Amino acid sequence: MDRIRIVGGNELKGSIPISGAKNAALPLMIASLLTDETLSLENVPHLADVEQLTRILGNHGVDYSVNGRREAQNSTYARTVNFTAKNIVDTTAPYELVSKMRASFWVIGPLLARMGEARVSLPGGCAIGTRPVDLFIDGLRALGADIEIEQGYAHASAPKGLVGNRYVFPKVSVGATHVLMMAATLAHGQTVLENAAREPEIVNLAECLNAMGAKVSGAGTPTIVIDGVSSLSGATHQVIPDRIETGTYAMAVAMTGGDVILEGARADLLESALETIARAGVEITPLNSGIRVRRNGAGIQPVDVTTEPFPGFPTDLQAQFMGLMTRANGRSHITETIFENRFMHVQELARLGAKITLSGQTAIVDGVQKLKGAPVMATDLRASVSLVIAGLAAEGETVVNRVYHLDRGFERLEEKLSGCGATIERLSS
Ligand SMILES: CC(=O)N[C@H]1[C@@H](OP(=O)(O)OP(=O)(O)OC[C@H]2O[C@@H](n3ccc(=O)[nH]c3=O)[C@H](O)[C@@H]2O)O[C@H](CO)[C@@H](O)[C@@H]1O
Ligand SMILES: C=C(OP(=O)(O)O)C(=O)O
Repeated sequence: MDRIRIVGGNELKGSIPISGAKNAALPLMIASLLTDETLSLENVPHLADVEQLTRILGNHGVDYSVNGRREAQNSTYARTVNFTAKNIVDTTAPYELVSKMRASFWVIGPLLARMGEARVSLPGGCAIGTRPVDLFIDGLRALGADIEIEQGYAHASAPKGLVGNRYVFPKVSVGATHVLMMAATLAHGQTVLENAAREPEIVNLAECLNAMGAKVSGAGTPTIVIDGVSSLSGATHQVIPDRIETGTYAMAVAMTGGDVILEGARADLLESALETIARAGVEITPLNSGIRVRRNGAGIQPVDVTTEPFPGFPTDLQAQFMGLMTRANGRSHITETIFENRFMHVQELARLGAKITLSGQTAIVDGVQKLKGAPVMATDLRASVSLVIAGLAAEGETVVNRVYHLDRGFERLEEKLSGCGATIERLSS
């Protein structure tokens, strides 16, 4: 199993290319199930989750082809991947494939909308909470689907097609918003989704669906209106830059000091996180080509933060921010409101000398003068990268085990960081 070895203490200087967003690419890929024409997605990141979803889609009969091209300027891969679901050959998404990744459950919406049936295993994904699927089930039932949960599978059917309706999400859910929005594009009549998620990835998907001929309005606000159409066509659409990767590298620079341009990043996708990082004493400058992050000399100031649905501070940056706060000049409070078990990085950060205590859903972090390298174990995707951030500032060697978590969501992490002066390498075994 691969490991990442870091020797801490170097400032980061230079530029880091920001990849396409994992959490935008996945629902966009799933949208290819809605049409028998080709959906071409530009800027698709090369990640384990993308590969896994490609396998899942392949099982349903989706063909794909990749036009990789190397960008001379910043040496990033901006892949265009074509997905064609000419015929859906199987409406079952089996446990062996779906259990590895949460988002694979989302095929239930397009399969049901296009084929009138779907049999999808209950999902897996990061073990950061119980992560039920009740909102998906309730919402699809509101659109007229019959759904039974049996032997670990959701069996859904709507032989005469889905029917538009008003559905009020009792809780904001990114995944359930993606799924209901996709399903409603092919329903008879109008669907109104209230208390919908407002994440940029929802807007990215809505724009793609509209390019395919759907009639979706209001994405990015709490009310999304979808007027069903009888069929969708192919389209070409671009995956937005990864705001979580952007925030992660901004925090890495905040941690080590230095001056880095995050190439291709969009500040408007993560204003709340950038504002929080700036309050910690870091200079953040949006540029036409990306975002410049700089911390020279001054220490890290403690900042309290609470995770919230967009436009609030994202839960997917909570672990990384905690990594940063371990070196702050004082005490900070970090409150997690989205997932009930997303503090698994606390005990690993403690191995590096961090002082963190938990009080319910709040972590109280007392900044320390010095972290010291140690072997640590990644427990989930964002937790893993918080250990990398801490390792970059720790004295001596840190080895992060279970790197497969990182490979789910960070494209060529060690190459991007070593390109800016970090001592970091992958140890293959
Ligand atoms: C692939 C992807 O895009 N994953 C992101 C997505 O996950 P995901 O879409 O799974 O997260 P949700 O927004 O659905 O989850 C938010 C909260 O709602 C709860 N819930 C959700 C659905 C449901 O049927 N019932 C229910 O109770 C969840 O347990 C959680 O407590 O949004 C999360 C919140 O921004 C991010 O951390 C994940 O990185
Ligand atoms: C939690 C995440 O992913 P998933 O929803 O696929 O588990 C994540 O991207 O941080």
